[in-house]
Amino acid sequence: MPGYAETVAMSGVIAGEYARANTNLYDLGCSLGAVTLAMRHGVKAEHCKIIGIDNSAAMIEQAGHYIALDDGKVDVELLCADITVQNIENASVVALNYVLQFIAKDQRLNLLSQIADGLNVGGALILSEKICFDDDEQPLQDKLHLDFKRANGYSELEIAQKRSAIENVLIPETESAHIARLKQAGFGQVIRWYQCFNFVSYLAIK
Ligand SMILES: C[S@@+](CC[C@H](N)C(=O)[O-])C[C@H]1O[C@@H](n2cnc3c(N)ncnc32)[C@H](O)[C@@H]1O
Repeated sequence: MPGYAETVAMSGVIAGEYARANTNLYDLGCSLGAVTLAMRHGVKAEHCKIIGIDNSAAMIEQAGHYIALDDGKVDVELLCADITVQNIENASVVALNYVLQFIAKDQRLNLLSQIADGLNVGGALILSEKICFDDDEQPLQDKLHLDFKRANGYSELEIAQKRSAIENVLIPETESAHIARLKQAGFGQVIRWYQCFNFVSYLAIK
């Protein structure tokens, strides 16, 4: 996806800025653990623990192999669990990268509120999402995303198959909807620190 590599790498940089000693960092919907590893190498504070959670057993198993091969010193725990019912506690950093878009709309506020509750004051949420736009901007963003896929070697068939696979599963929302909900969930400052076409990443501070 456009901007994915930068989002992963900068999640490590942001973790370095916000991680506090003796706290937990969470990578919610961690998939293969790319952000878990980036945070592991970005953390400078002592005695931190990173908890990566995904409800796909295959993802967690593969992530475990990558973590085992990695030489980072920060403790990592991987859990196969549903992030919508998982307790977040004593957190200084939470990453939710390209996952909220797959959670049912009516559960999104509840999840973000649980994250805000589990973050210590001054803690940070990194929220990365595919978003949608007003009618005048949407066609241009769609075109650029399509150009990105073609430039990265996807065939027209692959593009069509991917579109139908995520239709009705990935439900994007506008930036104003995201920011309003983050505030409602209990976050103070919210900034968009990154955007690449229709993929954005926000930093929300409790
Ligand atoms: C697009 S991937 C996320 C990529 C990953 N965060 C990264 O930056 O590399 C979405 C992941 O969220 C996981 N997921 C979706 N809903 C979930 C839920 N309710 N609980 C836990 N994991 C979930 C999926 O299994 C999938 O691995």
